[in-house]
Parts: sequence; structure tokens; C-alpha cells
Amino acid sequence: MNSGIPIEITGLSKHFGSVTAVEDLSFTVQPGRVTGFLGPNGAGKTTTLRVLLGLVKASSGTATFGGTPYHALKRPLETVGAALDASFHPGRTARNHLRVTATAAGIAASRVPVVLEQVGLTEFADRRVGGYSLGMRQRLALAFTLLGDPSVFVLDEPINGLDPEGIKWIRLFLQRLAQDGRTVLVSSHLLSEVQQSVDDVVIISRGRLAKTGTLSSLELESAPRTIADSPDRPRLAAALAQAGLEYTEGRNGFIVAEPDPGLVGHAAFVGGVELKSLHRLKSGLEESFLALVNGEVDHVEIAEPGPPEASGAPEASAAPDEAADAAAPTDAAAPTDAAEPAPPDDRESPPADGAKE
Ligand SMILES: Nc1ncnc2c1ncn2[C@@H]1O[C@H](COP(=O)(O)OP(=O)(O)OP(=O)(O)O)[C@@H](O)[C@H]1O
Repeated sequence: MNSGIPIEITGLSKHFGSVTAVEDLSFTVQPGRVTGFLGPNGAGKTTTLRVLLGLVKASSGTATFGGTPYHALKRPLETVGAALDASFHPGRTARNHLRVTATAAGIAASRVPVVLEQVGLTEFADRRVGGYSLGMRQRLALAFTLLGDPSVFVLDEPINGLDPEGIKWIRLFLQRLAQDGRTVLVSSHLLSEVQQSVDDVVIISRGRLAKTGTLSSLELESAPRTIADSPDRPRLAAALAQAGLEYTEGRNGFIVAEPDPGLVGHAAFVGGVELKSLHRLKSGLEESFLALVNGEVDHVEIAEPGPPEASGAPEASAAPDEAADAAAPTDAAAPTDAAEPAPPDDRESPPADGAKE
């Protein structure tokens, strides 16, 4: 228990008919840390988590817990606590829900009062769940994840809709899990929602990895920068290099590590390059996040304590176009997945399902 099991996603792709939900995704989630799995709606977070939990099959690639896929875990609920789309029968109590799941999973009934206490629901344990607030339901979903006292937690949008007090509570809850040496992966579509709770971030956009690293590496990137574009990008790249300005190439131009657009414009002028756009990128974590997920920045991976990504010759211009081509699939294509084969059933259900009627 708490032996430090990493989550390992390697070359993972998932297609629903013609819709690409996840494309060649690779990242590792380390034990002892809270990792935010971030991306806008439709980025592919839930699909990745569903593959990880054996609820849908990958088109290619692997998603494992220290090398073992979910369906091959000997005691899944005692390895992984997952909260994904938890729904509860309104007429039953929290205690009853938890008892049923514990019995089905061969977990001692004595764990039920323990987990109720851990999530602060003891005094409401015998009330019908139908009368619970959203925050109480979120806590109940977390109680399910704790039943087997697992080493790994996979939580889909656990902070969504919580009030400030609930957010503070869950922040401490997650940090305590990580301090115990457990692996904690928390998805969210808002960086601001989780930024006080996470140590590391994995950011995806349109099913592809946009960034992995520590939250502090993202903070490093959030210094004010300038974005500049030209009809002749190679010449602009040369002019920037000539002026000693560091840059990365994004879909909308070069992101230059210089807060003053005037200096970037001057470098272009000296290089005799026409500009078609020149503006300052706002500073701040949220802006960095939005720039990443909106495709202004291409895939960057920062090693701790990584310096800001920049410099050197721009990458081949095909990269931004590829990113653009991987336009977010739409929900309109959802029916193609209705025929998604059910996952193999020769295993215990993940706890989230255990919470369902
Ligand atoms: N069962 C399905 N059939 C068809 N398309 C699907 C299916 N599930 C997800 N998709 C598509 O895959 C893409 C990724 O969806 P996913 O739910 O994984 O994203 P997400 O990042 O979790 O978004 P959200 O925060 O809105 O839940 C979306 O375009 C979605 O419409």
C-alpha cells in the first residue's frame, strides 16, 4: 500500500469512428505529488481516464499503473481509487451506498465509517443522498475512492462546482494523499480551479499533449512575452536571432521572450522584415494555459527546473499546421461511439461504477 505506483500513459490514441479523441499521448504521473490533468472541454481528458480505468479500449498505446493495466490488477479497488461520472441513487444513504460497494469488492465493512469520517460525512451518513448538496456528493464520491485504501487516485473534475470552502477542503485532502506517497491525478478544464492544489501539470489540447512539467515551470513561462508574425517567417526568425531575442514558433507567429513589442518591432525593422502582427501576450498562469491549449504555443516539455522554452531556429512550419489539422472533434460525432464494445468484464468494476446503481 502507498508503495508509489506511477501512472504511465504511452503513445495512447483513441478514435471514436472518425473522431480522434486522443492522439499519441504520453506522460507519467509520479507518486507523492498531486498532478493536474488539464485541458479545455473536449480536449480528451475523460477519454484518457476511461481508457486508463479499462472502461474503453485504446485504439493504440498503453495506459498502466506501474506497468499493469487496470484489468490486470489483482485487487483493483485496493490499488486505484477512481471517481468518474459518479452518480448515486437518491433514495439510499451514503452509508448504504458504501456498504454495498465494499461488500461487492470484498472490502471489510469497517472501512465504511473510516472513509465517511475522512471525507467529513459522518453526521450525514444516514441521510438519503437525494438531499445532499453538490459538495456533499463530491465528498461521497471521494469516500468511494478511499474504500480500498489505494495507492493511486484518479479523479475527474472533483472540484467542479464547489464553493470556496469546498475547494479549500479538497485542496488539503489531495495534498494529504500525496504527502502519504500516493499518486493523485485530478482533471479539470480550468487551471485556476486547481492551481493551488497541484504540484505538476499535464496539459492537453485537441487530444494531444501540450505540456508536462511542474506548476512552477508553467509559472516561469507566464512572464510577459510578445507575439510577432510576418509573411516571411524565416526572415523574421533570422532577424530575431540577429537581435539576440529568444523565441518559439507557434501557430499565430513567434512567441518572443521579450515583454516590449517595440523592441521586437525594431528587430524586424533592422532585419528589413515586414510584420503582419505584433502584440504583447498578457502575463499570468491562466494566459499561459490558454495560449497552450488554444494552439498559440506548440508542444513544449519542460524538465524541472527547466528554463523558459525558447531560442534556436524555428521548427518546421508543418508542426503548427498539424496542430491545426487536429481540430477538436465535435460532440456531434458522438453517436459513432454508441457501438463502442463494452470493456472486458472479467474484472471488478472501477469504484466510480460501483457508485452507480
Ligand atoms: N463515446 C464517444 N463517442 C464519440 N466521440 C466521443 C466519445 N467520447 C468522447 N468523444 C469525443 O472525444 C473528444 C474528447 O472528449 P472527452 O470527453 O474525452 O474530453 P474532455 O477533455 O474530458 O472534455 P470535458 O471536460 O468536456 O469532459 C470530444 O470531441 C468528444 O466529443
